[in-house]
Amino acid sequence: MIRCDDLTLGYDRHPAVHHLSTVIPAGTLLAVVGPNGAGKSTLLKGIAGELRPLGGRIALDPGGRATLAYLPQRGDLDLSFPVSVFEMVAMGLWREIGAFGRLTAAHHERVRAALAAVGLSGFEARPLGSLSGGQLQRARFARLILQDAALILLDEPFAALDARTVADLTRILLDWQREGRTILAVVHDLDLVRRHFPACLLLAREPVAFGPTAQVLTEPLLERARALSEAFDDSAAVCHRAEDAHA
Ligand SMILES: Nc1ncnc2c1ncn2[C@@H]1O[C@H](COP(=O)(O)OP(=O)(O)OP(=O)(O)O)[C@@H](O)[C@H]1O
Repeated sequence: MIRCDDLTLGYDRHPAVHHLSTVIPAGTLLAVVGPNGAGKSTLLKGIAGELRPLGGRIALDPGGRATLAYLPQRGDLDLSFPVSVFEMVAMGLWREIGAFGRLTAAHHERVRAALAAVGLSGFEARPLGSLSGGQLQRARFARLILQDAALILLDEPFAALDARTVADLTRILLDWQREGRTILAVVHDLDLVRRHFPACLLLAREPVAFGPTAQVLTEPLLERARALSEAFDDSAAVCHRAEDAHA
């Protein structure tokens, strides 16, 4: 479903992810892990099409980006904007109905079902800005449910949430996996990754390991990721291997 060939992603020609070559099969539930600054968010942005590769390429299955949902780290919502929980969650239907389309009774029912699935029944009329952090993340998941995407990219979906919320949202992730969707999630809690994610990509600007979680999250590989990350020169001007590839 996702194929990266010698992919380099970065900002202003400064590489943040180096030379990643990997194939992530459709239906994979993959945790993207690594130290701070390892390039995890950058990789998701690249796959989502928000960042053009500095080198190499990313290929998605036909229709890939058309059926992609991307949940960036929190901060993508303007909470001062006067919008209700119902209205925000209903935005997940925009591909179906267009920006100015009218919601049918069936659409209303689907929004209510998505809210029920994330435990937010009864919150329909609440202003978005009045939700707690955990409730807001539940609402963002409800919107994702309605997007009905084949490929779902989640950037730190469980950060700063209590155990109950993490457990509820993890259940939704596992439902998506059972439905055959491909899911990539940036996760810092390695115990959670070990419990629920069959596959793992360990990044430290470059890929350190990719494969079954038990084989990736080993102490030597984690130590290698830490060492690589600490040794990385953030001010390196350009990616010379990318330069070579373009020469
Ligand atoms: N918009 C940007 N402009 C310039 N540099 C950026 C930008 N976004 C990220 N970077 C840099 O790219 C590198 C990788 O950042 P990224 O956010 O992808 O890491 P991460 O693995 O998601 O980190 P964390 O776990 O801390 O969220 C970092 O050095 C970061 O400072």
